[in-house]
Amino acid sequence: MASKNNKKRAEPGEIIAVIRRIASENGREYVAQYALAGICLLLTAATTAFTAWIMRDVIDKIFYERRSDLVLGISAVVFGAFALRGFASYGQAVILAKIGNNLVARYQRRVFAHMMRLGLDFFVENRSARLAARINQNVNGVRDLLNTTLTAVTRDAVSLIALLVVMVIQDPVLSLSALVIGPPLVLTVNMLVKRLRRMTREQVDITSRLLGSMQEAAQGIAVVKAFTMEDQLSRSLDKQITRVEKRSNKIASVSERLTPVTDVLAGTAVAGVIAYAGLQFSGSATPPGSVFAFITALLLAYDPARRLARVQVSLEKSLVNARMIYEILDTPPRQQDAPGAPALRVDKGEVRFENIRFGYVGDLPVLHGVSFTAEAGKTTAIVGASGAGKSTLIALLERFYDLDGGRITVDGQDISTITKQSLRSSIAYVSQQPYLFEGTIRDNIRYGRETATDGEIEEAAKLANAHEFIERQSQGYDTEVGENGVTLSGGQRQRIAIARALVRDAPILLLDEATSALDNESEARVQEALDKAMVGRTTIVIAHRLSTVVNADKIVVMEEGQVAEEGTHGTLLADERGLYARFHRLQSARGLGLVDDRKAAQPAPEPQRIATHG
Ligand SMILES: Nc1ncnc2c1ncn2[C@@H]1O[C@H](COP(=O)(O)OP(=O)(O)OP(=O)(O)O)[C@@H](O)[C@H]1O
Repeated sequence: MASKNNKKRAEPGEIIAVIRRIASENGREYVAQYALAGICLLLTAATTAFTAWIMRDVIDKIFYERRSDLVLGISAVVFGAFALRGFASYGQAVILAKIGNNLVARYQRRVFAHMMRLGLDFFVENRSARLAARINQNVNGVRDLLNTTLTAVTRDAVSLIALLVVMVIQDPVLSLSALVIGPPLVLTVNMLVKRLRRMTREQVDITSRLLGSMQEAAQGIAVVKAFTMEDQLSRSLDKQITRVEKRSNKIASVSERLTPVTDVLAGTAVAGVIAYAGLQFSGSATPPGSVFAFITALLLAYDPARRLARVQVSLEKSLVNARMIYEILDTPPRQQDAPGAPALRVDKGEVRFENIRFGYVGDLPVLHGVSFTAEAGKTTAIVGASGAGKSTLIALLERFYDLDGGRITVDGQDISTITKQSLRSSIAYVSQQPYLFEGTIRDNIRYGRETATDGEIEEAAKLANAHEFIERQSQGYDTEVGENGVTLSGGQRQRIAIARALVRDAPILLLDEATSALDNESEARVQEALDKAMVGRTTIVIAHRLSTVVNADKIVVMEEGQVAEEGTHGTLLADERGLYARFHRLQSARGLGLVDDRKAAQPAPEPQRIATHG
């Protein structure tokens, strides 16, 4: 999220601007419902004022003039007013809740859909667990902003005005004296709102951080336990929890300061009015009905006035929330398709990297002019030290980031000029740590291609050597996988990911080979599955296994963001002083897969660069 915006203070009138934006984006659909809620709120206001109004007749007619003939009528009217108020309040509450829930759902959908369009850099900047907590906290603010405004304006403001009218009609002098509490009230509210604005933003930030940390601790529970990090994490969470608690207490104490202020001011007004009216009434013969009606109106006015005084406080909180939601919605998606961009047409599936320059952050280049060709239908293995830029190349081919220089082509078409959708549909990707989503094994394979039939899913699973173990699961293909597949072994997860890639049936296959220790049998099965997946596809594989490299049609050796050597296993090995030959010697000595260990490779003399352009 744009952190520079986080510190920005709300401009006066910004509440109105944000409400207007929310209303203009969503208002139309809700016009009829809001109108109905408005009518209910007006009825509530009118019946409230009427209850005060009728007090005059209650006192004057029933008690003073002793008109017993009117008792029944007046009682019935009072009953009717209360009943109407009850139903109107019920109606507005239900309608507003429905609109509110729908609004929350809409914003959740919108934010999620927008997030799915944002570039990977957004997710690098924003930790996922914290982001989820932040969205959930803030989305309610959008709802409250609209509903609070509507309730405040239609119910409380109208009630207050109606009651003020009753008061002025009953006794203009008393009304004026009661209104002197207005200015100090407004001053206090303004002072509190300024303090609350800053505190609310901090509150959302630290609460999101806390919820995010809790979620991350739960996700990484195996590591937490293995490294006995429990106490350490508990201590760090303890600090965050204390901060949130203190901040919440501070917010409560500041926002609740309004209550004693309003009560003292209201007490002054009511006591003053009673004293003044009492003194006046004791020496006069006029019936006390209007004074009673006035006092009733004054007492009834207290609630809406108190709520209205608080409204700015709650609007301020909601405004902070709404602004944080709009910060996400206003983050422009990266790697947008050019207007009218055509779809990729894959013929043979040749991939060319031409003089690629790229860095994740400003002046820290990661790739310095990488060029090579992954020939159609063949396997190209990329090897090299850790951090050499291998995974970055794959991310760039998927167009997760924009290049700083050079171009990548598929069958001669620059991938920055075609639609991302068509590019990514032509690629199947198996990452080093395959991610399994909530749902069944079948669902997880079907993510490869939504339209895949059950038969095709089983076929892909068989090719991926996954069918047998899937059948052995309690519910076969319909077994729910635990969070990120915790119920499956590493090798099983990988084979499901390979089945997912196979079912995609894409002409280009990108593999980031797993380095995690799989047992021999499991590794052999994964390898066999991969070998089958590679047949007839342009495969680019970040290779860690010797067998993959040896059998590859081409090997690209990366070093510090450049292509150091290029060739086949045979030609590269022939150059004994070369980087690849050195890697290979180390490997053979260790009897392991291809080792990405630069330190181990360093003592050997500088390798001869064979080729840097494909
Ligand atoms: N999201 C990122 N933001 C900033 N820098 C990054 C990011 N991802 C990778 N890098 C940096 O880019 C360089 C190349 O990383 P890359 O992951 O491509 O290396 P690799 O050759 O695939 O390494 P490994 O074999 O260890 O996976 C590294 O120096 C790394 O620190």
